[in-house]
Amino acid sequence: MTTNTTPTAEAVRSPTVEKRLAIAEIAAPLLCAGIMPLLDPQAATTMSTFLAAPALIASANASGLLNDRLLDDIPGGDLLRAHRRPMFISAIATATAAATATLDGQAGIDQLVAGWMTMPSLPGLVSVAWLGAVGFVGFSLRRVIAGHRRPHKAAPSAAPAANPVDAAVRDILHGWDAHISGENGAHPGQHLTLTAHGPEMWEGVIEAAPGRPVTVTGETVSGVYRLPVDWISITEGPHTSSRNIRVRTVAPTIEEAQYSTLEARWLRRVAHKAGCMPGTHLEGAVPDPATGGVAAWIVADDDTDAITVPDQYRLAGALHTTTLLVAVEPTSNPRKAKFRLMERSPLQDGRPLPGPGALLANKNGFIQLGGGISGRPARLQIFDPTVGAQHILVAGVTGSGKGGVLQLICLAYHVNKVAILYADPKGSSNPAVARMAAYAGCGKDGAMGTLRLAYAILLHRIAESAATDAKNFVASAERPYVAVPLDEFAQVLGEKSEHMKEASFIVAAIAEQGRSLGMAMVLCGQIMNLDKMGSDTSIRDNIFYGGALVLLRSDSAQKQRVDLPDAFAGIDPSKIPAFWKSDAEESLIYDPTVPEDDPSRTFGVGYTVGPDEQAEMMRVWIQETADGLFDPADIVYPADFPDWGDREAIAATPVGPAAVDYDEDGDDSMWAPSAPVQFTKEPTAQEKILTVLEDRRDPIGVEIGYLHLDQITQMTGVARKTVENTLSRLAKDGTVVRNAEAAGEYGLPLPPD
Ligand SMILES: Nc1ncnc2c1ncn2[C@@H]1O[C@H](COP(=O)(O)OP(=O)(O)OP(=O)(O)O)[C@@H](O)[C@H]1O
Repeated sequence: MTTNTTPTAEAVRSPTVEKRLAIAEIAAPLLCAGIMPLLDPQAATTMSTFLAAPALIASANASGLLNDRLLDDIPGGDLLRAHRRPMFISAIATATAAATATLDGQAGIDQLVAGWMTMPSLPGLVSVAWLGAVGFVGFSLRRVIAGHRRPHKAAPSAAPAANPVDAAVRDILHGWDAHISGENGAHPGQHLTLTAHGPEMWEGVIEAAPGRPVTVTGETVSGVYRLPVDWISITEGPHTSSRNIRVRTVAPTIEEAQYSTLEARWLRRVAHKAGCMPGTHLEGAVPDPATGGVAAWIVADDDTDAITVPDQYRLAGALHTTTLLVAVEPTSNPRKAKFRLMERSPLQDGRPLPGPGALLANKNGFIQLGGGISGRPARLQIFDPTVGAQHILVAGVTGSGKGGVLQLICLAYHVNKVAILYADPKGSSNPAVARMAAYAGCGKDGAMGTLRLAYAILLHRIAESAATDAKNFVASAERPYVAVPLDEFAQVLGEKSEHMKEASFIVAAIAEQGRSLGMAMVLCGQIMNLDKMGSDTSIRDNIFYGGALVLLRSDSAQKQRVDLPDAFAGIDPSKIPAFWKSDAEESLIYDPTVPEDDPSRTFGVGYTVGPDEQAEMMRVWIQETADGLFDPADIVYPADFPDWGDREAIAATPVGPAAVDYDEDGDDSMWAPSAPVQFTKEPTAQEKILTVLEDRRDPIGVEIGYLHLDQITQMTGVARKTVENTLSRLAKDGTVVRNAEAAGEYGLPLPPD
């Protein structure tokens, strides 16, 4: 976008300042003649000496000793240049009056003022000359005093100033003076200095009295110049008693309108102090063909350290749009983020799954689950070749598309040769997944069966890796990754579940130990109080904070239940509407004819985050059913598990806390692990972090012992992302404190005195 302005040859100031100077020039000789004879000789001499300084400046200015370059650089230089002649003559007349009063007192002044009556005579000639000089100053400045014209001359070095520009500049300044900065204006004393002017817009600086803020608003300027308010932008100025102003004077082209009005709207509605992104502005707006809207950079103002990720809901409200049509994507530069204001969301139609091959994982275990709003692939890690399996949480309310996501994830497991053990407490939630699974348990008891089988495989792998002293898990056809999707997890993990203790025990065990043994938990359901799932925090730490998340539309209570990891900053999945309809279309009255699976539902829309990326709104592939996309003859089994033949017996044998009750019943006909393994509970990520910080604690409690994130990661052996997320959560609840002087350092707070 071009600005279409050129800097004015000189910063053009408000007529009020010039009017005051003109009054001073006219009044100086008269005041001098009136006051000086009343002073005692000593004071009169002092005053004459004092008056020599302005007289000298006026003489130097009139004789051209003050060149244009100097005048351009000094404050008020433009006025000195414009007032060369009247100022000089005023100085001579003032000096004459001062000298006469000092030498001859009142008699001399009387002669100066009334000597013309004695004509022809020498005093009469002097009197006529003095009165003529005073009259000339008044005459030459009459228009300035009347507020109609200013005797401004452009600097000779400046581009030739065409008269229409002068006239336009004058109109702008007079309009400002009369209606804004003048005594009867809307903001008295808030003067405008024009810095650039062109046929399509002008720019300037508004200055208030020292220490006072500028309060002129776009609305006031719009009213004064009769221009739409969207054409006016007022931004932070060079100091706190100033603001920059930019005013379009002709209608922008359609393209420009889209951008410049957006930039102005941003400043007015989003970037102000109480707005949702204060201290920011938009740059480089371009049309976004994918959305029919605009994409731009959000940039921090000079006096803002970093942009804050806004609440999507507030931002959508500020820009008068919906949460589905606005997107902010942070970048690795804390001062910049990508912004998109859409006419139509590219997610609305969704993209059909190109085929099962599209779900093949890359070498780091990432699959493409769908497409992001920016057009980037929405990626999800299903395993990590360096650290093992990856736990996953798919969260969302009924109808948000969890089932669809789980189906896609399981299809990805299938094509990537991962064995699936499916637990479906509700029964028939996802028949296609059940058909892809090596083992599927339906209903609550069936789901517990799957979990017990998974636990048996875990125990086997623990024993095996202890025996072989294996460190990293390497997947193979003989020892594949095993994924344990638990659908509607609250059905067995929730507080009301009769299986809660046993299910929590198994899920926590897989969450803690499974990763390095190639076993992943996939929880699917509504986010509930993760702290309350099981007896410890391992599910929350290892799956929610340490795993991969797919957050679909949630209910509004979600935010209170759990702090989202940092990569999801500013995101509130409860603000994803159920339908694509805009507010304008939304009916007040419930329409029972809208079917549940209406194609305009937002199923599959949510957020996921790739490695070191920020969460972006995305939609998973559109694929009604995975049936027909997998090969039933190619289902992977955990071939390394020697007791697979006993799987039904294993599934029927309670374990962990439930095993105690069961043994008391005395029925020992069921399966028992072939090599009994003592399952020792690993400390959670949080416990490990707190232990290393405790060790670092100052024994005498005088100073906080800080450790850097990198050190904590190294000392605990916990994944860095988990360390970051856990520390940020602990810092929020006050369990740890951040070092204000060194970024990335944490310690335990000092004990109270
Ligand atoms: N990826 C997808 N592709 C095509 N259609 C989908 C997809 N995901 C969901 N749907 C459609 O949306 C409907 C609701 O989705 P789904 O059953 O997956 O939601 P849910 O969150 O699992 O709900 P519930 O908890 O009630 O089972 C499905 O019946 C299906 O028609």
